[in-house]
Amino acid sequence: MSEQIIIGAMFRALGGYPSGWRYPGAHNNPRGDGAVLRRTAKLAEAAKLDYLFFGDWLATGHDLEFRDPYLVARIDPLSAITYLAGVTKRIGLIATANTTYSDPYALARATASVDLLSDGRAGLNVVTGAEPRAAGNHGRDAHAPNEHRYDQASEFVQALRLLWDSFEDGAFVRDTAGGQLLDPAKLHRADFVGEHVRVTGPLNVDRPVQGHLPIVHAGTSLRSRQLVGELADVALVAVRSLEEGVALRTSLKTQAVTVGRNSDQLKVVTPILPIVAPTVEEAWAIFDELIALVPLDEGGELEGAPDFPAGRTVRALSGVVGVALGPVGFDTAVTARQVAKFSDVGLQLLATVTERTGRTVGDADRPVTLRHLLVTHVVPSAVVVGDAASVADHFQRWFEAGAVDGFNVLTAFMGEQFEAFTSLVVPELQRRGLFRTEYTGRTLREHLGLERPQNVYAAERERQLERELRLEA
Ligand SMILES: Cc1cc2nc3c(=O)[nH]c(=O)nc-3n(C[C@H](O)[C@H](O)[C@H](O)COP(=O)(O)O)c2cc1C
Repeated sequence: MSEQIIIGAMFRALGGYPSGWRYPGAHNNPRGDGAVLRRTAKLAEAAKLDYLFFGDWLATGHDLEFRDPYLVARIDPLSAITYLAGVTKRIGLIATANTTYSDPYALARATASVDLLSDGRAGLNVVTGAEPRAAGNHGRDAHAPNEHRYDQASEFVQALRLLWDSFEDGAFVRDTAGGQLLDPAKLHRADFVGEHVRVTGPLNVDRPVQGHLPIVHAGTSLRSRQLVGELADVALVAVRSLEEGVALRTSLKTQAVTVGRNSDQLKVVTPILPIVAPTVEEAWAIFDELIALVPLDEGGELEGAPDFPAGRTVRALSGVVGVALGPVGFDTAVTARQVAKFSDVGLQLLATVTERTGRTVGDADRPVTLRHLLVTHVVPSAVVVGDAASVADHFQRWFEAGAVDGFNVLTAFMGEQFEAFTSLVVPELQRRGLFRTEYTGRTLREHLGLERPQNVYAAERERQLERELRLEA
């Protein structure tokens, strides 16, 4: 296990909680994302976070407003990290690219360039895509099936690494007197020919500072997990419980070992959405407000919109908890009699509401209402609500149990909640000796405890030399 927790900030300008953009004073105008990006990057670097992380989604639509409003309009992730390479000095910068719809040569160029521009702080999260509309946006007839997408992703990452190795370290001899710039023996074509990916190379960008950018992979299927074991440096996984996290992290690391990798060179991180304030009660109040702002089907004109998600009704909730609840309003308190007949899913929902809000059935001051249950059901975020100590407890418990090597921290809304996380939770983790107080490394690989890979061609030449020496001996 890494000796300290990895902490990255998953940047979502309009907030990581679907109603975050509605919270009083929250950032809610995509036109101003640049300013929020700059401010967040400076705060994140001052807090000594490992990296800023930018997801990607290759389509938009009104339907996203209700589920993932931050996806409706956002700055392209590669543009964001290229820009931040000039605005920051130490923090890592990870962009997401979709291998189903990208070109390996173009992506190798762009990512090697950011790594050189940032002195080795770039990372690449590869996804295969969950958005069928991306196909139309890229001139395809349909979104490829899972198997095809992952076969392509595996070839894509192999081609990327060969392209990044085009120039060996030291390929540029820069002999000004003799007039030789380059040692041609240290410039290599990739000549990669796969079923889905073909590229000749060489790449016309020098080798990245990190050799290869750290490859992150976020996915959910079995093929996704195979890709992690085979090729990823960091796995970004969503799990529902600490126990599930321990099992998955163990399985992914075991998978890496079976393909001959050092399991310590595979890090596992999971998203978390802290809602934090100086006191637990203040954090509860923030979360109460966010819950109240999640649009449910209350019969207004908004709820009648064609893109309004189905299933945000009392009737739908009745189906989830297994008890007829209506027809009543969403702010009706749940009764003990109803709970006695709840399904397992209903009981799990209730336990989650109580854990996050301190509300209990029968408590007149802080009752559990149908709204709390339904919002918890329709918003599947890994929310943790509390003060610095209780949120840090969660980080520490998951880390020390071996469920994760770290977290991708989402922020409910920008920028107050990000400031709260960096000013309250980070110092508490530092006080506990669980997180760095200074950057000791210069590159993203060094922050994450990942070795710098040898150039594949230089390694092959060394092996060839050893074979020849053995023959001579
Ligand atoms: C925590 C997490 C974050 C993800 N972020 C993205 C993203 O930014 N863009 C994307 O296209 N897919 C993202 N994905 C991956 C999609 O969910 C994945 O492509 C989808 O599940 C389909 O892949 P699968 O066939 O492996 O399930 C993410 C997955 C997880 C678990």
